[in-house]
Amino acid sequence: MGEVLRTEGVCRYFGGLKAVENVSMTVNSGQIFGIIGPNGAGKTTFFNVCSGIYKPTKGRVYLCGRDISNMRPETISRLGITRTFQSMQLFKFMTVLENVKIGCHKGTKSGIFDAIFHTGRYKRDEEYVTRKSLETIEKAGLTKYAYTMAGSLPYGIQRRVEIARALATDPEILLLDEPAAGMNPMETVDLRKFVQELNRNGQTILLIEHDMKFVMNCCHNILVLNFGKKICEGTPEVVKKDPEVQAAYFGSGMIGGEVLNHA
Ligand SMILES: Nc1ncnc2c1ncn2[C@@H]1O[C@H](COP(=O)(O)OP(=O)(O)OP(=O)(O)O)[C@@H](O)[C@H]1O
Repeated sequence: MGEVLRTEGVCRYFGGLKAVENVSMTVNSGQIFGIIGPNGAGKTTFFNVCSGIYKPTKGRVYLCGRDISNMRPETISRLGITRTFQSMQLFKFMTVLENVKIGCHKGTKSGIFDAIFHTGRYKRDEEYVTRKSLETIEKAGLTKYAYTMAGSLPYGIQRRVEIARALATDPEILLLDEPAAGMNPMETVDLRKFVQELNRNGQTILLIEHDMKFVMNCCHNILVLNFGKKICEGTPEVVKKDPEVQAAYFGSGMIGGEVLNHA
């Protein structure tokens, strides 16, 4: 079980504000790894450093042992980190297949010239992209929706389409930013099963999630941030019992403390 993503002393400052301070963690191959913490703890900022949207002010990020700290997001994505965003990023007036094809196109070489003149390379890429996208759609259990307009699907299914699009490039690690946000309890359970199934099929996953039940029920390992710093890293059992974690959630006045106990 080798390491897929590792950070070493990652810091990210915004002027005088230390949004992320000295965070080290290791995500191993085959894990579902969760990042939790009260509002403003630095989760999104840390995620953005891992996917290259922000450069670390200090510290390093490694993907499969390779230093990606100063690489551009497109390069990092090509090397194997794909992510979804907190808010839905689907093209609502395009079909599920067309949406997934967009994710898949990121891995092909043909450009505008090839597309306009329908070169051999373009045709080969198109065939590959369609085949690969349909395969991914099948793996995501979305075959019956392949030709349906994305915007007309229930919210939970749209989320799945978004994840399928991210999967189309066969990433080394899939980053999910609050996948259960805005979902009802039934949709959340469905999504958790879906994430677990992807993981059983070998996908390594890193996710941020506020829904404590979701995190505690599916993550193998959890990193807890508070005021930009790591306060705990371990299995759900370890995290739940950790006094500093409990204090952080109760202290924040969030329902988190309560949820932590019931998760
Ligand atoms: N681009 C930015 N410029 C300045 N400050 C920022 C920026 N992005 C985040 N911050 C600050 O950094 C801190 C951490 O924010 P971040 O969004 O990473 O936390 P979070 O744990 O994801 O919060 P939430 O759970 O509310 O999404 C906050 O104080 C936030 O105001």
